[in-house]
Amino acid sequence: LLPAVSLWYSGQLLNIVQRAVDSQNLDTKYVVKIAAGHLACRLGNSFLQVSRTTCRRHLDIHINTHFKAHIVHAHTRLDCPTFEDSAVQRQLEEHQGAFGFSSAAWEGLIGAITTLQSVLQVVTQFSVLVNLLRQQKDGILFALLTTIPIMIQYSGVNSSISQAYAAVCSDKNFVRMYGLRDLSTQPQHRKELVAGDLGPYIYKQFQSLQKLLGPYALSFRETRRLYISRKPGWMSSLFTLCSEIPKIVFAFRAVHSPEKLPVSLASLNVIQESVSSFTLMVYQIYREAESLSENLQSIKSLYKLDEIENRVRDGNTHFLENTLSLSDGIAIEFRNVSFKYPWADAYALRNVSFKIEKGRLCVIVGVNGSGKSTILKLLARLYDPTEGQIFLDGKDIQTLVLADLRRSIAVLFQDYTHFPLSIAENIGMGDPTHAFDEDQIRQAAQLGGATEVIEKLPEGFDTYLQRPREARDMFVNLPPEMDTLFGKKIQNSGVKSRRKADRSDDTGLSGGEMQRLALSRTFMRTLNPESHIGLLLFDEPSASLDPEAEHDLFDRLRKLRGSKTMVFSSHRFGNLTRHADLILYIKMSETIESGTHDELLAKGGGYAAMYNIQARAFM
Ligand SMILES: Nc1ncnc2c1ncn2[C@@H]1O[C@H](COP(=O)(O)OP(=O)(O)OP(=O)(O)O)[C@@H](O)[C@H]1O
Repeated sequence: LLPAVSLWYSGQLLNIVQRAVDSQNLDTKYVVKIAAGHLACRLGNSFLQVSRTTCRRHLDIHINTHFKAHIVHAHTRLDCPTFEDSAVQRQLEEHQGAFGFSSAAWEGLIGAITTLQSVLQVVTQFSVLVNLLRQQKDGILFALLTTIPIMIQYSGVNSSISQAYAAVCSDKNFVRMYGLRDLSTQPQHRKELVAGDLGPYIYKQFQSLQKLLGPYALSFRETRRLYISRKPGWMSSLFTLCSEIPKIVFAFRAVHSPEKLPVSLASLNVIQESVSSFTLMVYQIYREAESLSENLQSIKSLYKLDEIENRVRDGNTHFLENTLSLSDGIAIEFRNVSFKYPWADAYALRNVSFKIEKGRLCVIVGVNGSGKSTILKLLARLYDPTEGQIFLDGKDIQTLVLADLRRSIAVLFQDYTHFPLSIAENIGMGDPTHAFDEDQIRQAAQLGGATEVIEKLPEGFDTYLQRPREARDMFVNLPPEMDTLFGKKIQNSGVKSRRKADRSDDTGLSGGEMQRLALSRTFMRTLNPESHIGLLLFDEPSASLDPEAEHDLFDRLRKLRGSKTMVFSSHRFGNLTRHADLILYIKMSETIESGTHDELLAKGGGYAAMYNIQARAFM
């Protein structure tokens, strides 16, 4: 309201001068009062302007942080079929705008507040202005002339001004925070996030890092937007010139037709000032109203993310009551299970039935696409069967508390991923409750056969296999002759340099070395003496390993297993199939044969045929 009150005081001052000229009499006390009020308004206004900038920055950081955490939470709670739903993906993508995560919602909130404020100012100023203009000759002409420079200034607002900037990130907490965010949002990690029940850990760690970093939790792009303002360009010089137009026009009119001059020349300044501020407000409202409804919609949809229902419903039967019995393994039964992936037409499994006793070692074999991995995914309850039922220790898997189920299973998927975090945390997240236990992490790396691989990397366990998007170095539009900055080599010109920077993060590990790291994470899950793992699932764990590494791995796995149930999926015969208590041979999504290696060979069916093809190569 201050600009309007200030305007009213200006009008009063003007009236006093006019009345004094007419009556040759001045009420000094009244003049002092009005002048003091006017000055106080001006001071108040300046104070508010400064406070507004400071408050807005703090508020910006807080709201941004809040929304970012909200979005990470919204992502981490989603299960696989829900996350893969294209409608849900569209909903999530809406909140990954160009200026970082929370932009749309934050812009919406600020937009709504500013618009409201502008509307209030315009209404009050308009009434004061109309009053003022009515009392002045030529007031309307002068008002029109005053709006021209404002229009020029704002029509140039969108013109692109090229800037040079550089960002190099070395803060470990910052890199880790954005690594956790990427882990929660990138689809390739979803299976491991859900199966390892990593959601709560990620959200908690993300929030504590945000708290630790405070205002520095903002990404570089967000910081740049908040702190670096545009430099005035040639447009601002034009604006300065144009703002003199009204006075020049009136000077000419004073010379040519003095009788048309306004009563008081003092009024010119007041009118110019009020019209400027009025036009500015109207223009601001016009610009903000354009995106307001869109932005408000975006805030609404941000909160709607919390309402997305997971397709895999939680059960209420506790599974971890008798943890002692879990160490003897978990019995599995598939009863007439058929399964179609949510968006597929064909069945991945058709009417599959089998039983695996507690503590057995089972190997599922079959050709590509026969459904081996799908069986493991259903056991981790990443999806629910389309038809039929799965029982664990005689209990329907759908009635079990999901967190309990996930805590009792360790799984290594065939298409495992590496998280955009340090190697230590990549392994540590096998068991989020001990994610920072260095001894256990080293032990897990040893069991996974990854120690040598890690030690040869310059940063060892602190190495990032892939740096999070927001923590990559950025050098944009720097002078061509400049070739180093902050001690780093510069690759000039924006986007291209970012791609190159990505590649430099690539540590160049081989497929087998990557697989050893993934295995270490699975071992990590089983190391803690209080862990309740009763079932170990491995999908082609040795696909990328050399024969010696494979032999060692199976040795370690057998020792680790104790009496737990272990299920493998494999194409290879030998080590595994020979020691298996049960082999399931599946073909075209159906279980065809089951039994031990010798029994299935004696049967002379599909399994025997597949075995003979591989064995013949060595005869
Ligand atoms: N996410 C998915 N969406 C749709 N269809 C899928 C998905 N994952 C697998 N399938 C399909 O389900 C079927 C069974 O796949 P699955 O991965 O279980 O086979 P597999 O026996 O493990 O194969 P491989 O030996 O190649 O690992 C295949 O036809 C496959 O194309």
